[in-house]
Amino acid sequence: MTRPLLLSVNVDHVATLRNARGGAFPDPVDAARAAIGAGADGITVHLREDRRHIRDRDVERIRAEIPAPLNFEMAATEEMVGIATRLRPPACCLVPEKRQELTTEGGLDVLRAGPALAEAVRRLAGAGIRVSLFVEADPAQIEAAARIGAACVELHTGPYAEAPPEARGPHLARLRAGAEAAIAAGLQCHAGHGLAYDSVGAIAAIPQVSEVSIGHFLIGQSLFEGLPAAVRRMKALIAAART
Ligand SMILES: CC(=O)[C@@H](O)[C@H](O)COP(=O)(O)O
Ligand SMILES: NCC(=O)COP(=O)(O)O
Repeated sequence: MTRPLLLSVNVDHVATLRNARGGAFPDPVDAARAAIGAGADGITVHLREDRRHIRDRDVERIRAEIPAPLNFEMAATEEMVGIATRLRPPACCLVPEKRQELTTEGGLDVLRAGPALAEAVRRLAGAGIRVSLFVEADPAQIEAAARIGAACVELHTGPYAEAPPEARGPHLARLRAGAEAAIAAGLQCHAGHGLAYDSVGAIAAIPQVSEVSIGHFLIGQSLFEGLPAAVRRMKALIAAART
């Protein structure tokens, strides 16, 4: 049976643009509203430790004002676990974070993470939050995610999406195997990072993947066609690949 594939729109980079001028415009909460109005199934934000784009108040407002599931991306730190257990989003995705990186550079090393990661998963799950771990499509990492109590993994699609189309085959094969490993381990399987119109179809065609989160491309593309149109086009590409 083919699972439905949900699209969660990441609005981080609306906040990047807002913060460039220090005011309130453009508002990531308005962008979230527009994305949901255009058919997105949920909203993703990554509250980075340095607050370079999304800020605490944005997350609070999205929780209060947007009637759609929030996927809250965060590092597995004491501060972030505290925020998540206070706001109780339906879903959290734990990601590795480096202060100097421009964006997330790889998946969590769950195998070598030590007890702090497992403890963060335990506390978040105990607050009723579905916990996902952002990992490479490596069966050993995926099985380790299941062992420490995650409900879900998000497979890192960056290397696939950033490769030239003719070089994507091996990346895609790894992602397909990773999706099979996730389901075999009893996990839900999501995918994300760097996806765009030209790369989403092959991911949407992996039947085990039940959600994709897409941000940077959609927010950039909205300059040319508007956010609602970009979300509708992405949803149409996903639907076409899924049938
Ligand atoms: C986990 C992931 O791939 C993305 O959500 C990424 O963390 C986005 O972070 P930036 O929006 O800061 O690039
Ligand atoms: N989890 C991936 C995400 O939220 C969006 O990543 P990107 O499309 O901004 O690269």
